[in-house]
Amino acid sequence: MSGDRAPAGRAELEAERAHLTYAVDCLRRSRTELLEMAERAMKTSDDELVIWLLRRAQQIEQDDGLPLFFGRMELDDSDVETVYVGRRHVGDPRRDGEIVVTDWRTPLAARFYRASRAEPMGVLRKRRFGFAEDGALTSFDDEPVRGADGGLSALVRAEIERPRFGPMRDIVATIQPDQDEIVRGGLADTLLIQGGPGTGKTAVGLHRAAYLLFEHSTLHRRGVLVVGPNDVFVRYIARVLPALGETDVRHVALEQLTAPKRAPVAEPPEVARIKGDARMVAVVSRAMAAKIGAPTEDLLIRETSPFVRVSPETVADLAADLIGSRVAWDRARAHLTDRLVDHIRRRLELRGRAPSDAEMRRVARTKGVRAVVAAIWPPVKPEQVLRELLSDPAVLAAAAEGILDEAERGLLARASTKWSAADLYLLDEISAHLREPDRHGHVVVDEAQDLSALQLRAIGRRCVDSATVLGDMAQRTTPWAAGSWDAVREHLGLASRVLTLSRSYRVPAEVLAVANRLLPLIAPDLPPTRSVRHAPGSFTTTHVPDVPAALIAAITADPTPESTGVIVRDDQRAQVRRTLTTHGITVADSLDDTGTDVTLIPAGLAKGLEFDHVYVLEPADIIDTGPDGLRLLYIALTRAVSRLTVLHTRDLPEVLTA
Ligand SMILES: Nc1ncnc2c1ncn2[C@@H]1O[C@H](COP(=O)(O)OP(=O)(O)OP(=O)(O)O)[C@@H](O)[C@H]1O
Repeated sequence: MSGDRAPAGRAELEAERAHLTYAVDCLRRSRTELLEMAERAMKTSDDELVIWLLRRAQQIEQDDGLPLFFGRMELDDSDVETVYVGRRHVGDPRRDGEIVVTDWRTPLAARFYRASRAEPMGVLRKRRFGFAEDGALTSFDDEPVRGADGGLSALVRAEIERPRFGPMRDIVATIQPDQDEIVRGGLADTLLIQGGPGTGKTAVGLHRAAYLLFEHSTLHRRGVLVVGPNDVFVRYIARVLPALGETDVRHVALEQLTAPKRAPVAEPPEVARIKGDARMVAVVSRAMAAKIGAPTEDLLIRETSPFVRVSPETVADLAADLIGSRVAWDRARAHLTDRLVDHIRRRLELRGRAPSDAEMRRVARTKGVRAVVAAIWPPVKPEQVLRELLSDPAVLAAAAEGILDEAERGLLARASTKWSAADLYLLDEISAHLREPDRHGHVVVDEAQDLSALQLRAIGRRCVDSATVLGDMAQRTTPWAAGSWDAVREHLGLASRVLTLSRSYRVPAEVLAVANRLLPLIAPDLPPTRSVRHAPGSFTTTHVPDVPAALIAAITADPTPESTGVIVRDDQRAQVRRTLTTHGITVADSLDDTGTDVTLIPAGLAKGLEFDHVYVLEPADIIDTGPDGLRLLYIALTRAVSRLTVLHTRDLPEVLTA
């Protein structure tokens, strides 16, 4: 699979290069044609067409630099015998648009990803291509489909093990069959994906978004939203969709989903747990119901002739089914206004009048009508409702009676005047009573095992069509987590099914075997994840008298072009950082910063990240962090692609020595 091929192989490589040159040429010509068409359309001043043509030409330009195809398949049951698969469609404008490269998202291309010995799907042979940094086609690797053993091809393995730097890459060239089934799940399906470390959940969720956008043009209008646990993570994954040609997808960190500008303050976990609990939904409902009022005086409309008088009882009757329903207040106000106007119109008609629509629109805008509607649903701000609820024991007692016990109510009594992360979602729950939030066609949510009932509800009400919800129950580390996929489904409020990814692409078998020993303690119901790769010698533990000194010695003795992550207990980060920098080792605090010797990550922020070589310092200390200590260790142990080195002075936890 390299350049040193036998003559026949070299000739094939040359033929493949020629096809690449041909594809590049076709794409260039298509672009020129689009620009020429845009110029002609400008003359007829068809603005929409001009914009569309220029946009398409620009998209082609953006793709420059990426290889136009990554795979090829030979088929035995189709008109076309050879199909090249790439990131985008390429046609030959000189041959009526004949297909030169097939978009990876088409049903035909699905065979490239799915064909297997059990189900060859008419595919005789798959070929994958390797490229140099400058985009030159340098190698290929053939995978016979019939009779194949289902193992990884050398090129796929090389792609997985390729050193990592900077943000996450797409996996479009090497999506595996178990992943492809999820990527191509229909738009109507909300999928809850349970997957162990490195099974590709994040990658799969993002590729599914790209697939759905390709399949459903309506989704561009409705929008796709990607929600990640924090800013670091969102920045890490934010380049994947643009690399797949999807530049319009909104990415947000969980804390930004509801209220973009607020920076939340910390609060004790026992308080956060109550605030995120599903029982708070009922507490909020009662607090909102307590805000609903009733008109006390007659509504007198003087703008009509004759005047019309409406009694408070009639208004209450007209509003009866809206009060206490889950119709948002702004909509309920609009409904009641319509009903009042209808009522007034009928009264006028009974007196022989035939009021015009314009007259009735004026009635709808009168002070009297507005006041009577506001008497029922007064203008309130979510912040004001929550402040009262948390600071006035009588208000809380009334709303939480029979729902929260006294101790829980005591914990809620607000100390800080600033909002916490859990408060943001209480505010969102309150806002949802007032008005519907902006919604998106599809929402992708990562690290969903950590979400509270209220966070899941906030996400559920932002979905129009469906969601892809990704997580690993073994990596749950928040105090308010819903706890199970059944609970996730219930709080999300969307019909959904759970699918499992059980093959790890990132973590070598030798490392996963160790991490899996923690599973009975942290997630007894989950089956162990199996790795697709062996990397003998990838896991080592070393007992040392001084962990930072040993780390410095190891890094200095082994300067490597690979990305190196150092994971420590959260409160040790500053100390380790100082020690490393004093010894001339450059340290980054996030993946954005790539030019350093190492990236230093506290165990609490390691979730979702990965490095070629990982050092985990003093695992016993990580376990001692608190109730989530074992889970934090599990996460830390599963961040490595190629090597995991554990340095310790204290005794190794038993699970690591077994
Ligand atoms: N089919 C694939 N081809 C190449 N690389 C892959 C493939 N699937 C996954 N990977 C790589 O494996 C790594 C893990 O993927 P990803 O981060 O999506 O996994 P995850 O399940 O979200 O892991 P974690 O739970 O640990 O966050 C990534 O670097 C990803 O690019």
